This record gives sequence, structure tokens and C-alpha cells, in this order.
Amino acid sequence: MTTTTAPAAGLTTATPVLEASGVIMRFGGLTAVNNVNLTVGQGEIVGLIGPNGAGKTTFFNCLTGLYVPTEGTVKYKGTVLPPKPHLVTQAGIARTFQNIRLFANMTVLENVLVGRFSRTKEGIFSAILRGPGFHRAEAESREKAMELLEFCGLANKAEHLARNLPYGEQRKLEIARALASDPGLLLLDEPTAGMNPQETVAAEELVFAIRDKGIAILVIEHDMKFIFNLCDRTAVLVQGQKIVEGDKETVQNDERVITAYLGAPLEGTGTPEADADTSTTSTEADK
Ligand SMILES: Nc1ncnc2c1ncn2[C@@H]1O[C@H](COP(=O)(O)OP(=O)(O)OP(=O)(O)O)[C@@H](O)[C@H]1O
Repeated sequence: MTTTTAPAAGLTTATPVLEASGVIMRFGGLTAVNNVNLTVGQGEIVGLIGPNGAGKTTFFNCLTGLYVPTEGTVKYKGTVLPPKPHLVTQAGIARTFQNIRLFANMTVLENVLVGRFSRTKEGIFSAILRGPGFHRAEAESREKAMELLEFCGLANKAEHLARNLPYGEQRKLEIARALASDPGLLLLDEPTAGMNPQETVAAEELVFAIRDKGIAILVIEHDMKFIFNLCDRTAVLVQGQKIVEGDKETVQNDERVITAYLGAPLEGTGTPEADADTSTTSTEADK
């Protein structure tokens, strides 16, 4: 993978926020991600769906520097990203995880402050000496963190321990912490897993509000209702390959998607999928 970090010339508003090109991730003999191209534009919410083991989380890990792709490049706003998680965060990409990763014994506010760390200029010496610069930066970080908790509906829980929050609020806290790094792109890995229907609707509203702040979003989710309510565009991964990408109708009506999820296309069962037009669209696999 290329690791150049020099800013790209000619950055325009049409430059995608995220541009993954030819991303391949092999684990020994297994190709978990196979030549995937994906872009996310400014102001877009893009969905990434696929059956279990399709390679969705592995692809996220390639985008965020947790894995170094075997082949391919990942650009953020026209600049190739270095494959190191902290540098990817600094560049402007934040993420949440499928399995919640909070600091369970820290307060809600402290969890968000940790997320703010990549944006504070004060270094280790300033922190040890606790000079005026440190106190100013700390006050600013706390103010920003409280704003984010307010935005995510958690301000009244700021002093609670993270581990004492109900599950749905822990997921919201992960999002607040990710937002603390001031991202231009937020990657959400199964944000509604384990949520009840009311929490899922609240999560949907939160994602729209994040997009309205000008943050682009790429979201993995198994809940199709959530994905199709939310996303401008959805890509489908099957066995590491992107088989189709498009709007709700394009994806829902694609025979290969139905086959991938159900094992075989159904006809006349009364399900929306079964009764849908099964015209095909161009795919990565076709290219
Ligand atoms: N570190 C690893 N080493 C070896 N194989 C891996 C590794 N990470 C993932 N895999 C394999 O890569 C494939 C894709 O896994 P991945 O977790 O990305 O799928 P997924 O689409 O996110 O699945 P799910 O929806 O169940 O979370 C699986 O076969 C998995 O076992």
C-alpha cells in the first residue's frame, strides 16, 4: 500500500471524502476483501451490507489502518492515508466498533475526552507541568465534550460510569467519542446491534443529525430497514467482492443480493424481495 501523505493537488468539492481503490486483504489463503472500490462523497450516507463473513469489518479495518491492505489504496479527501490508526484518526476518519469498546470504569465525559485527545495540541510535558496552556486546553476539551454529549442526548449522564449505561446509550457514547476527534468521515460498524426498535429509531435520527453537521458516513448494518431508511447509496459485499451498489431499489431488486441472503431467489411468496423486479445492474465482479 502506498503511504504518501502529501496533500493532493486540485482538491475540489467534487473530491470524494473517501476513495478506496482496488482494496484486497488476504489472510493466508483466504481473500477476505477482493478488489473493492468504494467512494463516499461529501454529505453522503453510504451503507455497506452483506451476509456474515462477507468481509465488511475487514474492509473497515483496511480503511482505518488496523490492517494494511495486501493491495490497494485508501484516500481521504484526495490524500492517500498512512496505514496507522492514530494517523487515520488525525487525518479525519473516526469509527465505532461492532463490539462496544468503551473505557467501562471511566465516566461518560471522560470517555469523550479520550476521543478529543487527537485534537489537543498540548503535549506530554504540558500535561505533567499543568501550566496555563494545559488548563485552557482542558477547559476547551470539556466544553466540546459536553456539547457532544448534549448532541447525542447523554449530557445528563456525563458523570455516570460508562459500564452503568444501558446498552443503547453505550452505543451512543461510542458515537460521541468518535465525534470528539472532529471527523470528516464517520464509520459505523453495526450501530444498532442489540438495540430495541425505539433505540434504533433514535440511532437513525442521530445519524441524520451527524450528516447534517457535514460529516460523511459509511455504515455497516444487518438491519435492512435501518439501512434503506438511512442511506443514499448501499454497496453489497459477498465473499469479499462488491457485487452491486446503488440506491434502495437497485439493491433490493438485484437477484444476486436475494440469492446471497436467502440462498436462492424466491418467487411469488409475497415478500418484497420475492416480488421485486430482478433486473440486473453492473457489478465489480463483472468488470
Ligand atoms: N485477522 C484475521 N485473520 C484471519 N481471518 C480473518 C481475520 N479477520 C477476518 N478474517 C476472516 O475474513 C472473513 C471476513 O470477516 P469479516 O469479519 O470481515 O466479515 P463481516 O462481513 O464483517 O462479518 P459479520 O457480518 O459477521 O461481522 C471471515 O472469513 C473471517 O473469518
